Amino acid sequence: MAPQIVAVNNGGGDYPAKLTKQVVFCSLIAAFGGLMFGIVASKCCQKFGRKPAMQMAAFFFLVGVALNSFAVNINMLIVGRLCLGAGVGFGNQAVPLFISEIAPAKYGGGLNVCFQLLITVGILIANILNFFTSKIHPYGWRISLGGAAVPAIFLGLGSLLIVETPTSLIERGKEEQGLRALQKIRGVEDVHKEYQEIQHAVEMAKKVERPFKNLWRSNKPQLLCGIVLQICQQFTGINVIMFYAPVLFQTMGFGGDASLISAAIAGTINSGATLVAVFGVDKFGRRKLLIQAACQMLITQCMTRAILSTYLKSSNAIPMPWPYIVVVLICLFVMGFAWSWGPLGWLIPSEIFPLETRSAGFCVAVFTNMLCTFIIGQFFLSTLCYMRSGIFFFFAACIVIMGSLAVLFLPETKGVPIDEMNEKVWKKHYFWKHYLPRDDDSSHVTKECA
Ligand SMILES: OC[C@H]1O[C@](O)(CO)[C@@H](O)[C@@H]1O
Repeated sequence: MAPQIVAVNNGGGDYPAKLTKQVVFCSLIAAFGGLMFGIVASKCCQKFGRKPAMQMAAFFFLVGVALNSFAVNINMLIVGRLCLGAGVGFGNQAVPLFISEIAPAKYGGGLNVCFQLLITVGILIANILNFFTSKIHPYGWRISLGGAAVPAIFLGLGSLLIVETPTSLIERGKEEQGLRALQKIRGVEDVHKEYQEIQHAVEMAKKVERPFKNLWRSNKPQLLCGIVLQICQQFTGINVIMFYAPVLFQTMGFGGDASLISAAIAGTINSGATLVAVFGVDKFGRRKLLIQAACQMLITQCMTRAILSTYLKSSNAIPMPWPYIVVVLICLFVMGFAWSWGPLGWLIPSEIFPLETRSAGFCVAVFTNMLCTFIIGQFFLSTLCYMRSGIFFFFAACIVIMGSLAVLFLPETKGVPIDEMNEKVWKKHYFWKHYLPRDDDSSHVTKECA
């Protein structure tokens, strides 16, 4: 995730002006790469395991970093961004799955949120790095882009140290290793009950011939919730803030440095508030956080729009103290996102699917996320020219819709073991239970098993 920010923030800095548009395009190429490689990553996760998928992510990141930081022409930047996107595709697929499969149910939510926490830390470090490298001419941007090698090396080395998930080992016929891995991660010898549950889930999964096809047939509720959550996460407008915060702050009259500092403050709040989710998600539950944050984000979006539209009409800069108030509002917006839709957009899709469609279902969710990131990044600037500050109303309307959807349709999954979701959550939900196949309907399994 972080590299997207690196390139965009450098867009107006060291590159010649005529390249700026191409640089923004380059940054979106990463989202496109993530989109394309997400499907390959899903297959890799299933066939070879979560660990090799992480190693692939690290490999693609390093190739992308090398191409980008030593780029001598735009084509190297484009191919480099594509590789970074592939890394994002593999990482986004493997890491949340890995975490949800090794985490005990009690702490599953909090541990999973660490994924988003590290994304936000990455963004923050990238913003701070940009602040300093923007002063190093003429190759500061090369250092910025090269900085992405550090997390890639951590990911690569880290993936050599971890154990493969018991689920993935058992799924690939390595029962003995799966048992040992489970004993190792739980730290006890007696893991019989959990081992049997995983084995049962794997047996059920093996009966399913085509997981992608089965998604719609057997897991409509989970699929719809997974997709809609990702659309909602991106249509909060978070990446407008993440990608363009320095530009927005400059428009309000802050100088270049002040704008980057304000963006770094928003980034710090992003990471800090994600910590609230790490501890809060298994305590308050998913729904409460999502609904509370929707209200907070709605109010801050509307107030930002009101201030911008009042003052930007009459002059090019906003009089004091309004720019500071806008910074505070944006920080409150980011805060709301960071303890709710940001992390839960990943957590919920990683825990709601049964094993047989988990990797495929999560793949569709990741695909949707990257697609929406791409769409928003691609169209934001032209939409901004057309709608001006009205763009904040557009996102406010999206937040009203997503808040309502969460109230009406999203079941609570707090504390439910990942392999018991179907029985305990979906089959009991007032609305979704009508959209699950009946227990006697075996059309979704292979002929020989049916
Ligand atoms: O923290 C903000 C970041 O989080 C994401 O939504 C991913 O979960 C990114 O698209 C965004 O840049």
